Amino acid sequence: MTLNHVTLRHSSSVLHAQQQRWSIPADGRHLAVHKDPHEYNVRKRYTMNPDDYYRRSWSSESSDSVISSESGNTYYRVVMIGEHGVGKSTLANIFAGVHDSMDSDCDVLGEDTYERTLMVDGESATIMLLDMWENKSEEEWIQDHCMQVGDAYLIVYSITDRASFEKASELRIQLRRARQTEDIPIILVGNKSDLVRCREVSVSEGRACAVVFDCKFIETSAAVQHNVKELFEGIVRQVRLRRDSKEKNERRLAYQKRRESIPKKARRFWGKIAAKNNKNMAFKLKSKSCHDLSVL
Ligand SMILES: Nc1nc2c(ncn2[C@@H]2O[C@H](COP(=O)(O)OP(=O)(O)OP(=O)(O)O)[C@@H](O)[C@H]2O)c(=O)[nH]1
Repeated sequence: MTLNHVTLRHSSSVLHAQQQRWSIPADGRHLAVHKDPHEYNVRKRYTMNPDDYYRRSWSSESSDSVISSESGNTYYRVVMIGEHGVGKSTLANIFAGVHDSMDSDCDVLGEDTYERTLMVDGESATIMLLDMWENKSEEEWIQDHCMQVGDAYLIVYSITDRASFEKASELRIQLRRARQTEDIPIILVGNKSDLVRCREVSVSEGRACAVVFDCKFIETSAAVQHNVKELFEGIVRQVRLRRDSKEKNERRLAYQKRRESIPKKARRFWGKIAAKNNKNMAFKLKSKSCHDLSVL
């Protein structure tokens, strides 16, 4: 499929979304557009006064926030952090279903907070996504809270901005310090992958950084919705891998494998063979698996 233009609605507030036209470089042809929201179950309505939300979300008793409801649905608080302008709000808007292709409803709990229920590996999970990170030093208290309240983190940089990549490393260190004893799922997200001609950070640099900082890695494009669905499903899988029993996770993996397409199965098979033949196997295997958001 050749893509030259994709229309995307974006704004700093979901409620005042406005149309914006994106130009996709001709050599961005390898990027896929995901228009299949079939596994998402979302609602768009106000369920809570934002003040109530902030009280609930930021109180000390709510820090242990992975909650299983009676229906078996689980609730995860995911925090997005990263340098100014890397695309956090745009990713959040896609999550919220602002984009036409994910015509859906979402609970908007405050200007920068969204809630949505996804079906991942046959089980539902509700994500509360927090997009309230501020880089300004006078907003340090927001940064401290963001570092404390997440069950999982998306550290976002732009592949077109090396300074934002360096900032991502700093944030990873800051997060490690703030939550020293915890094994928190983190995905390093290289956004704006559609801007191939402006790339300043290579895929291998992103991957190497994830290996060094012991987190997962994915490149996304909010503009053409490449890998955005995979990102949010991936963060759910990463939390589950840490919180749930081995048996439960093995069942989920079997479920994923049953649904895997033949080309994906073949890629996984050849990946294993290639890694076996490589001398520097341990690093290579880790480096390969940091792309795979369905394993630890
Ligand atoms: N080409 C391209 N542009 C993008 C992409 N994601 C975001 N942008 C653009 O990048 C600019 C910044 O995006 P935002 O979503 O506001 O970035 P942010 O990280 O939320 O920025 P702050 O709110 O200032 O922290 C906007 O003009 C977006 O339209 C992408 O994947 N590709």
